[in-house]
This record gives sequence, structure tokens and C-alpha cells, in this order.
Amino acid sequence: MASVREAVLARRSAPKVTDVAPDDAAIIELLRAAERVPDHAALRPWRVIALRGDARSRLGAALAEASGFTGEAASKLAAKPERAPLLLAIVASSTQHPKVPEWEQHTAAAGVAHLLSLLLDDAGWGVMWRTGPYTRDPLVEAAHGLGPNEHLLGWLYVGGLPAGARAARNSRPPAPRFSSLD
Ligand SMILES: Cc1cc2nc3c(=O)[nH]c(=O)nc-3n(C[C@H](O)[C@H](O)[C@H](O)COP(=O)(O)O)c2cc1C
Repeated sequence: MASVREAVLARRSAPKVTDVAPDDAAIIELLRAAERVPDHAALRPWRVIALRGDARSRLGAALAEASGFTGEAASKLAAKPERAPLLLAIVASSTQHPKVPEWEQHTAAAGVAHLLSLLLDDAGWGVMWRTGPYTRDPLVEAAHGLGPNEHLLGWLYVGGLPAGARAARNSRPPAPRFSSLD
């Protein structure tokens, strides 16, 4: 089993995935671990919605409607969710709290998404966090049945890794963005 450091250094997003996907039980198992993120006041301000099959087509239709595109441009946009057999919609689900503003709650939800993405990668799945200009369009959010204090942070596109997709990273990582104040 890889150490956390090894898993983080090895991870890479998978723009292309095959048609196999983890089932709900496998996702729930990984989510149980991802939900160990730091979470101010333990509000658990997130939820994850799995979209498979026709749910992806309905999302595609909502994206196309939100864009106002017609014809080929609309069809192209509508087909985007079909790029993976499973989309995990990441929802920031905040509540009013005297000490924890909305931005902190969204930060915790993003943490869950990052950890879930890392855990999926470590489990051998292809995963890529995607958004787009219509992610927070009311039509798109309504297609997920979101409540008034809920917003999408995007979707983890999940599927099988095509053969040869796990090539090692060969570029030197950029210098860490770090400074210190004495
Ligand atoms: C919130 C968020 C939204 C993203 N949306 C997109 C997207 O819509 N399209 C895209 O190509 N990459 C998107 N990315 C970046 C990819 O997930 C990925 O990090 C990038 O392709 C670099 O690959 P790497 O993760 O292997 O370094 C997004 C990342 C985050 C954190």
C-alpha cells in the first residue's frame, strides 16, 4: 500500500477513462475515508451525488439548455458528461453558523473532493475533476435537486484507466509556492 506521500506524488488526472466504474458501495467506502477532512464545527457541509446512465444525459441536456447553444454546439456540450461512466457531483451544502462562514464550509467540501479524488486514484480508478462555465447555472444545479444553500463544486469524472494511462510523471514539479515570515 502506498504511503500518503507516495499516493500524492503518483496521482494524476485521467482525461480519458473506460466504461467500467466503481459501484455505490465502493464509493461510499472511499467517501467514509475522505470525510475525515478537517471540518470546523463538524458541520459536514458537503454531499456527493453519483450520476450514471441516463442521469448523465439529463445533465448534458441541462448544460446545453443553460448555454443557450443550438445545433452541433449544443449536442457537443450535451455529450460531455458521457465521457465517463460515473460522475460524482460534489455539492457544497452550507448552513448558517455564527462561527463558520460559507467560505470555510466550501473549503471543507473541496477538501472532501480532493481526498476522494486521491483515494479513487490510489484504488486504481481513472478520475478527473471537471467543471465548466455552466456548473453553477440554476438549470444545472436544479438537475441535481440542490437546495437553496447548496452549490456544485464540479464533478469527479470516474472510470477505468485505459492501458498505459498510468505513465509516471516525467516533468520536474515547479518550485513550491512557499515563503516564511519571522
Ligand atoms: C475545481 C476544479 C475544476 C477543474 N475543472 C477542470 C475542467 O473543467 N477541465 C479540465 O480540463 N481540467 C479541470 N480541472 C483540472 C484537472 O482536474 C486536472 O487537475 C488537470 O488536468 C491537471 O492534471 P493533474 O491533476 O494530473 O495534474 C479542474 C480542477 C479543479 C480543482
